[in-house]
Amino acid sequence: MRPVLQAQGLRHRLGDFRLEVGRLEVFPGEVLAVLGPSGSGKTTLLRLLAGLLTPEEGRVEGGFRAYLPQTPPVLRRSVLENAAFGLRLRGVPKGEALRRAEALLKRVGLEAKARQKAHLLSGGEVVRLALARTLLVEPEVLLLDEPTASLDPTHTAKVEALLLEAAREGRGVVLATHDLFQAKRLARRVLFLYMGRVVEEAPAETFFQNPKDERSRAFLEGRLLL
Ligand SMILES: Nc1ncnc2c1ncn2[C@@H]1O[C@H](COP(=O)(O)OP(=O)(O)OP(=O)(O)O)[C@@H](O)[C@H]1O
Repeated sequence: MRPVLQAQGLRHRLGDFRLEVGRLEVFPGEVLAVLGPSGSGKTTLLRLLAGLLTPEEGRVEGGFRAYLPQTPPVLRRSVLENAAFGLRLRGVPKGEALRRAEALLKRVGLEAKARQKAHLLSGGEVVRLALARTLLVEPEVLLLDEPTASLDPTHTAKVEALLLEAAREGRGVVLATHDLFQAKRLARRVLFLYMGRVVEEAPAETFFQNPKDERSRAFLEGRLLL
């Protein structure tokens, strides 16, 4: 099966921090969880994969990618207009864009806020709005940075269902998360980062049940610091 995203020989420096990733592939229909302690380079990796950072060395190739940052920006417009924004940019007629956006807002539990100004939303609501906006443009690869960190359990479940559905539709989903239970629920594979290096890459079941690297074991047991 052809990957929807591949990276080779990535090297990038941010201040004292160095990220090095030899080879990474994301396949259609899978959720790849990117795990690692705070500061291990998950966001940096996602930004490189999204094309928002240009690596000093190496290359990233793949299809249409959408990146959902930890704190997504919103326009000073209504929630509905924000959700429809990506479609409008792609030339979808206004009526159709708004109709599709409204349907997706319902799925993220924001239908009651559709006419409210988006900048008045709570942090968790903004993330759900941004996820709706991201899903609407039907990317081949979703790059998600801790999308449920500020969500309550009910909305977390809704978002997880949408991510699994996106994978079932054949998209590649790359999910940076600190929620190990979430990674167990969703991921087919795990990439474990430590100090900017991939320490272990394994099927999720193997990683959680029988991690090969001592640092992976320490991380899973809650005793690994950077
Ligand atoms: N623009 C920058 N200049 C200098 N250092 C940076 C910059 N951006 C990030 N860093 C550093 O790079 C390292 C990796 O950051 P990154 O945000 O990728 O980690 P992370 O694994 O996503 O962390 P968290 O789980 O806390 O979100 C951190 O030590 C961070 O302080």
